[in-house]
Amino acid sequence: MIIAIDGPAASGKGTLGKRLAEHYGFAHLDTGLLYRAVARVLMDRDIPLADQAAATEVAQNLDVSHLEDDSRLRGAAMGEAASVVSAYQPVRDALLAFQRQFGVKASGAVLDGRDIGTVVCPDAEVKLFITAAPEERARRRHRELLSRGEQAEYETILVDIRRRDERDMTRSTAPLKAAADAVTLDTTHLDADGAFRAALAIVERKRTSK
Ligand SMILES: Nc1ncnc2c1ncn2[C@@H]1O[C@H](COP(=O)(O)OP(=O)(O)OP(=O)(O)O)[C@@H](O)[C@H]1O
Ligand SMILES: Nc1ccn([C@@H]2O[C@H](COP(=O)(O)O)[C@@H](O)[C@H]2O)c(=O)n1
Repeated sequence: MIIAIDGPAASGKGTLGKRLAEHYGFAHLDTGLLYRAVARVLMDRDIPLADQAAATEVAQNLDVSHLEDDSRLRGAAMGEAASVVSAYQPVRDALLAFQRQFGVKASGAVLDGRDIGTVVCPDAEVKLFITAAPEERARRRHRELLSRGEQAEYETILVDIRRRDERDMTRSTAPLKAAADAVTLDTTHLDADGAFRAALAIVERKRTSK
């Protein structure tokens, strides 16, 4: 079974994806890390993010083996940079096969991102679109950054989140949107446990109705 999770920045996709994967014993792929890794290689090499040819070459040769362990990928600046390179169609093309194979290889998999239900795994058995009010998402990210000892201002995070969502939703290739057959879960008033319980109920309903 494949569970596809999409949604805007800091909505809790990754947290849910990880918990659902643990619950079912499935593999989990946070696909945002792929785009973050492409951006990081460009930045490490002082290559402008606007250089689409270089971004494509990096994506085609990306080492995907240690993405989960790389804390440098998690910062706000890398999220913003990832959003720039992810708008390039050839970059997306280069990363597509790996994501699809991940879903197929495992006996069960959870993938989270922006286009999982629409492009990467259009036949996924379960599709969730996780959302929350931008102010709540900014509060969550603010708390997260402070707990990691990073400098962070709530207002700046809110502006960044809104800009990133806008770019992700309006790009011409694989824009962020709910698949027609996705179930939308608004977690604005749910804590992480409540969101997990609600998501689990949706997955179970889908599983048993098949
Ligand atoms: N329902 C919730 N209530 C409160 N905090 C939450 C909830 N879900 C997740 N969080 C926290 O919010 C932060 C963002 O969550 P997470 O990283 O899972 O979001 P995301 O959608 O994967 O983000 P991104 O798209 O930027 O990768 C984390 O610190 C996480 O612990
Ligand atoms: N399937 C995906 C996943 C991510 N992106 C882009 O990467 C940025 C960073 O993603 P995070 O989930 O780690 O925050 C995101 O803003 C998107 O631009 C994507 O396009 N498709």
